[in-house]
Amino acid sequence: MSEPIVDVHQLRKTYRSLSLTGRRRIDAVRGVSLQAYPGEVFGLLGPNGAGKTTLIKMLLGVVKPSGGDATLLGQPIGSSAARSRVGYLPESLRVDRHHSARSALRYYGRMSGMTAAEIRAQSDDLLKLVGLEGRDRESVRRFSKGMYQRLGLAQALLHDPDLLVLDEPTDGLDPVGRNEVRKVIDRLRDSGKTIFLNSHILQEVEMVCTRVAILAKGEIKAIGPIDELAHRDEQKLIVEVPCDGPDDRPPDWQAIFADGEPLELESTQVRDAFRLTIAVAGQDQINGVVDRLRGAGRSIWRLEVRRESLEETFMRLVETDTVDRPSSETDSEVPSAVVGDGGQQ
Ligand SMILES: Nc1ncnc2c1ncn2[C@@H]1O[C@H](COP(=O)(O)OP(=O)(O)OP(=O)(O)O)[C@@H](O)[C@H]1O
Repeated sequence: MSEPIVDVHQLRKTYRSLSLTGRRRIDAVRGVSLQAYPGEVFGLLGPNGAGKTTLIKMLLGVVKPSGGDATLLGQPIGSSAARSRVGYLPESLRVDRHHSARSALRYYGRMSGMTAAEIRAQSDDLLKLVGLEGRDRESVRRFSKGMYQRLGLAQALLHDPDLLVLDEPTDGLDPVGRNEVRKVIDRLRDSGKTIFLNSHILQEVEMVCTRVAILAKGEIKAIGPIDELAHRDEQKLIVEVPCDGPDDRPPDWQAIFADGEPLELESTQVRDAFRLTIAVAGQDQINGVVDRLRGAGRSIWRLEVRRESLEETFMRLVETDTVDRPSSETDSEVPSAVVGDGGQQ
């Protein structure tokens, strides 16, 4: 496998601050390790307060880690060599309202040290890529949130970075805006860019990401391709077999399935059918259930195999972890409101 573009080992961040009740310590990121490889769209998924933005800010060198280490494109995080090859779209990009898309790109290009000719050479292609060609000389005042966000993507791509870091790229957008941004991300993925994005919108992540890490309370709860995060061994088979009306008594299902392993099953009656929900471990077991029902002379009206959705995986992994409970300390020798960051937050 090729070298990781994002390589994180045991990264930690503890914020310390003073409040009326004493010194507060928040372990925002607690020993996170992950790798993202060339050409991946890697999604960092987690509820509010999970530590996603803190992790991204550490990768970008904006927040100083309390421990652990990480590299971007083989360069230590925070180094100018790493920063120069990364494009960043912050959660809320601010573009002065007097700008047009084109003049905003000129402004951001100049800020990152590009020449006027370099900016011109990139702008046409980028405006086309993000679907703003033809609207590029209008004031951004007239832009929808989706257009604004696509301008943000063009800004992040201006210096042709190898890695694109997107902080909640579709947050606050309507379905049309989300779809437009998604299309740009798809195009970027097809062009081979590596993208590291963070989101708390499951459907978003499910649609655009090739691999995902689920973060809760500063810890990675699961990591892998979306298909593999769901419990494969916890498939549910839903079978409906007809019955003789609402007063029909259910048969002894375990007796029907007796020559196999006892099955973990629930039976309910839905109008004129019994609905069985059976935990199954694979295709052989599904075949066995069908064979035995047919052997017992039962018709099958409906058969559905359900695997855990990303939403169910997410809830299973984070539901006890969504409430942020910062620990308190009573140390009174705290010299400033925020300490331990070497001046960076
Ligand atoms: N500068 C800071 N000082 C003190 N605590 C902070 C600071 N920044 C973040 N935190 C705390 O760290 C924890 C993680 O915050 P972070 O913003 O990284 O989470 P997040 O997953 O990005 O959440 P959201 O989806 O709401 O943006 C939270 O408890 C937050 O209150």
